[in-house]
Amino acid sequence: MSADQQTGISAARAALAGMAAEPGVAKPDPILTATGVRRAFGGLVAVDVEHLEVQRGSITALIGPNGAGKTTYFNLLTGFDRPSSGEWNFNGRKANRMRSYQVAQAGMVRTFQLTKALTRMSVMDNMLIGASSQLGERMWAGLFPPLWKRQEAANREKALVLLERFKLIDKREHYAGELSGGQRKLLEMARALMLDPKMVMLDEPMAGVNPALKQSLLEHIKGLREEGMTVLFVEHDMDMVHEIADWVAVMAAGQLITEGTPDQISADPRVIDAYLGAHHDAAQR
Ligand SMILES: Nc1ncnc2c1ncn2[C@@H]1O[C@H](COP(=O)(O)OP(=O)(O)OP(=O)(O)O)[C@@H](O)[C@H]1O
Repeated sequence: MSADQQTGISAARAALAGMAAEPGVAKPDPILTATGVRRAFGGLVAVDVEHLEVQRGSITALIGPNGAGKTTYFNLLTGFDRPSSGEWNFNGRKANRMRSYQVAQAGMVRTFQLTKALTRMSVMDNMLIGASSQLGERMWAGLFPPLWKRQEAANREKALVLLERFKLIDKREHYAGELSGGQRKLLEMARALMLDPKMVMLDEPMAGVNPALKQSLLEHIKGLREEGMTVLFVEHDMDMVHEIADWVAVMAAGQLITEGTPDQISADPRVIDAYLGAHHDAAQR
């Protein structure tokens, strides 16, 4: 066991210690580097992030008030939306012209909330869809049936292992809609892992999760980092951010306003302003 493991500090947190807490700061070993990413909807500039680097092997939180542009930024980076301008590299490859399934194949996989259609499918079928949907339908249609069958058998095997790990194995034939809020989040995470990602993007992993399951979800997320994955997650729950994030990036009104360790961020008056605005000042007086 390394000294860092003994003290409970992740290698990523140690690598990021002492870095300047400023937007766009360069990281020692970035897996994702994005520059000039901008997205406007008509006259509204939803995202305008000059530069962001995500450290390989870290758990990085993306926080900010409602409407800050976090989900739009996620959608852009993962190829589910197109930017007005911007370039980014993922794991050494230019990714801004890739389609969503190509981004997933390159190793950057995002979770999706269970849509209505998915709640009407079994947990196992959700897992199997996880293996195929982000890879692109055309690719599947082009495969020969024997190859496809072999692939499906391998996918089932993989799904069973993941369902066991996420304690959903007994639910595999149940409709996904029967799962509790926390179990849905576990399924979303398990489904993303069907694609063997290098980086997992989690959109509000704690939303709608009861306190009893929160700790288990936190441990699962730390487990991804222990396996060498990078995690970028959007979250409003600051307790969770404090507990697991190595690094925090803060967005407000489409822009990256600051970055830093959880301690640096929670003491930053700009962050307090962005979240609480004038109410906070009033409360202090
Ligand atoms: N498809 C769209 N068409 C028009 N406006 C959009 C679209 N998607 C997002 N927006 C707008 O872009 C801005 C950023 O939205 P976004 O959902 O990315 O914010 P967010 O930080 O994820 O917020 P939340 O924390 O509430 O999920 C908002 O003003 C939103 O209304």
